[in-house]
Amino acid sequence: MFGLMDGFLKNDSISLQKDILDHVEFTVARSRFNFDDFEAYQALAHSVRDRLIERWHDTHQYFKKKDPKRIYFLSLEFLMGRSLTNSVINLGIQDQYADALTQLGFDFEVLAEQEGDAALGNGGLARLAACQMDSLATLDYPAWGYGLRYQYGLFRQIIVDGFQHEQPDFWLNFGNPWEIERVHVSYPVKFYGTLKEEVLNGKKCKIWIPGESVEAVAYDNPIPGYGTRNAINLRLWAAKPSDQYDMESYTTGDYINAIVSRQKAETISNVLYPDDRSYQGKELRLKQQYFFVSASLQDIIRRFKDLHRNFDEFPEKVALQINDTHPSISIAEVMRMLVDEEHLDWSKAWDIACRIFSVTIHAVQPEGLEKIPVDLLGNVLPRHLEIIYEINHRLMEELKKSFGQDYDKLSRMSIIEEGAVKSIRMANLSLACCHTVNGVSRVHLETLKTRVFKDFYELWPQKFQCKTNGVTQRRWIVVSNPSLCSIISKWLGTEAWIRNVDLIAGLREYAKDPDLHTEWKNMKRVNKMRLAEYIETLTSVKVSLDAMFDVQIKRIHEYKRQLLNILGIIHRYDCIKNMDESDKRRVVPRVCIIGGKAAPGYEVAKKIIKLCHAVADKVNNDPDVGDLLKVVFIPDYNVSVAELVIPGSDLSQHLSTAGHEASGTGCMKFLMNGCLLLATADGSAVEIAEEIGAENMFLFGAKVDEVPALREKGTTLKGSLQFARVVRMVRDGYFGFKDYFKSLCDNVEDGGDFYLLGYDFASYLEAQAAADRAFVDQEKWTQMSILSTAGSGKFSSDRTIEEYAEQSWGIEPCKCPF
Ligand SMILES: CCc1ccc([C@H](C)CC(=O)N[C@@H]2O[C@H](CO)[C@@H](O)[C@H](O)[C@H]2O)cc1
Repeated sequence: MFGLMDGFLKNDSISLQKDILDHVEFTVARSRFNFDDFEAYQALAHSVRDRLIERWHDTHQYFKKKDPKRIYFLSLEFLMGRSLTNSVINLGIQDQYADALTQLGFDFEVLAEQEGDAALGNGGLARLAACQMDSLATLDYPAWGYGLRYQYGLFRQIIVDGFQHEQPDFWLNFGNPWEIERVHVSYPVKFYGTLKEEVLNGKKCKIWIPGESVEAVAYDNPIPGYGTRNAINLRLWAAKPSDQYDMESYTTGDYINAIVSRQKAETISNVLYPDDRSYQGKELRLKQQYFFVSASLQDIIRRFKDLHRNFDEFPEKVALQINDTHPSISIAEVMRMLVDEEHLDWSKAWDIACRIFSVTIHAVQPEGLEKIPVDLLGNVLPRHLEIIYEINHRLMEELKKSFGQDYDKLSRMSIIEEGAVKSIRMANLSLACCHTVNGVSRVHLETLKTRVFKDFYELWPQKFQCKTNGVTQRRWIVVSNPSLCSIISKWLGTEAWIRNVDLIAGLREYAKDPDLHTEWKNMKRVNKMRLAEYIETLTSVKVSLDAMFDVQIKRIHEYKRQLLNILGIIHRYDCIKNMDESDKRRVVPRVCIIGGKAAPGYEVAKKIIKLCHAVADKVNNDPDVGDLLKVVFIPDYNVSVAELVIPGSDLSQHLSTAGHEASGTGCMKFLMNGCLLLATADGSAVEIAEEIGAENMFLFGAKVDEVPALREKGTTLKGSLQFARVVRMVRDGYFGFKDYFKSLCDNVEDGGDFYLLGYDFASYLEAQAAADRAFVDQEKWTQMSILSTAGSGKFSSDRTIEEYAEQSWGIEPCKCPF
């Protein structure tokens, strides 16, 4: 019965029909007798939004009444994707809506396709934040997400002649029904300016006279939990010109300038940085980080002060989670607010900061850690630089007590990095303050302890915790794979697994059951058909459903080794070309699907995308090969494309050089959908093998602890003959663009091969051959597929969030009763 009577809004089909038509007329402002699919979608979305708002209000009224300790999740990126289907499923009224639309002559699925993705993030870190918001809501935790409302999300990837081109993603073009503009929730955010000292009631204190002020306006995005009344809030800030400026210029009649400077203010939250590699220490990036941090902290402290006077209680009521070091300027901002504005003394303020902050690191390589040039920080945020110097001074004093004059260690642990460009190490600032430092997989945490943050681990081992990533089964099974969802509920005899995914292990006892096998294979075939249609529409390549759908979809990076996949495809193609008809009859047909965006300035990654297209053109048009091998690059990979591709995949590839993928979360989504994994023993793949049994996946390649030594060997490391042959084919222009691909070949030969493609090639081909052998035995394969789903419970973001809540944040669920 849950969902029928929401609050005041009724959820029976008739009421829904009425509400939708009312929104057509009064929100979309189209006649209720003549509106198209997009307008129907907008009206539908607004009717769902009404029900989200109702729950949002009840939840926040209840939080206000109970005043529980809250968790504030600060992230510069949230990759939300589409909201419609997920919202109606979490509200528990999907069937009612499907019926209401049918009555109105529309198909829910068709309207759902009208929605664009909210792509306010780059990749893993950003999508993880979105999955975690869904779990925080579903588990009834009193949580808030804070981020930036970019006008332009992650660029759209357009492929022209095999080359990636970026197009701006103006996703707000037709408005956004899933957000509520809170014009009254706005805060001034200051930049630049100077500092002066003043004596206030006998105490010397610093006054920051800012040079510029921008207004931060809140946009609220209700996040509904599944199977609960709770709906929490994702508050995204947009920059608006603050009006204090204009008066000045108006008097001088210099109107245009006024408008231009007003425009400038808005640029802060305009565009998402599309590069998930290193940090270029850009001024706008720093201003984005401080802008959302300052607005969020003003909002958090305002909410605390509504009910509390004494900041001693602050750590009892507030936990602050920073998603990687991107929001770590918040540490200096909390110190500035507590010392300069609340007039707490330094050590009190620092004690509070150390009790409220925790950080999760998502990078593995030290060079991936963020550093901000001192000059830049000193110019944009002069008071914060001063505060960070003070924090570092006190840290160095403390370290000297433990390590005496060990200057190497002191300089490694210093927040200030001397050198050509004097910089602030935001990771060291985070480690000095945060009570918990999380790794995102067990292997990753080991690397942080033994390599990246070795000195800090030896000093504060208790701070280092593992929170292996997870993904939400609501979006990655219930929303994206409804036929699998009903099979699981049928065989488990309950839907309770959707809120308590450990129950999914109950499928294990049926792993050999022929009836389940039949249903399972049929489910996979239905999803493969949908994917095949999508591929044909997009690329006009016809693919056979009997082939193995072999998928690698993720951001394009050298360390993720899409190039290894492509060289493996060239090897497979070359083998088929040299086969006689009888041999060809034993080939397991493959459709190799690759998808992912390359950071705009990442030339090597862009060359890999082009090579993939060049190989596809050759292979897909070679009559000798026919349906035995097809290569498809899926353009503009995003959350919605993932929801279509993952359920239709047989095999997924996770090829990172061991020690380079902090965790990986795509692999978890494939696992939940019964897609077998071919992977290196890196990141979360190691824990997946423990959960499902290594015999149910295809592991290959050098291990994490072998890689450093192998790299030492460098030049002596010879790739296999097959490896040399396929690289030779590319180098000789077999796929054209000889000169353009030369550097790709140079990178993996002559002792370069930093990512060990040559070394791992032989075992990679063996793993691929093992996958072929397994696929031929469809009952064996289906059993492995069922055991994959059955063993995926650990990799739910519900488990991850429960660990954060208990081991790091110290928060309790606060379930809205009515
Ligand atoms: C622009 C700078 C920048 C740099 C790094 C990043 C992210 C940290 C990169 C990222 O998404 N890392 C991935 O995080 C996932 C979630 O924890 C992990 O599963 C992946 O292994 C990790 O690569 C974003 C933006």
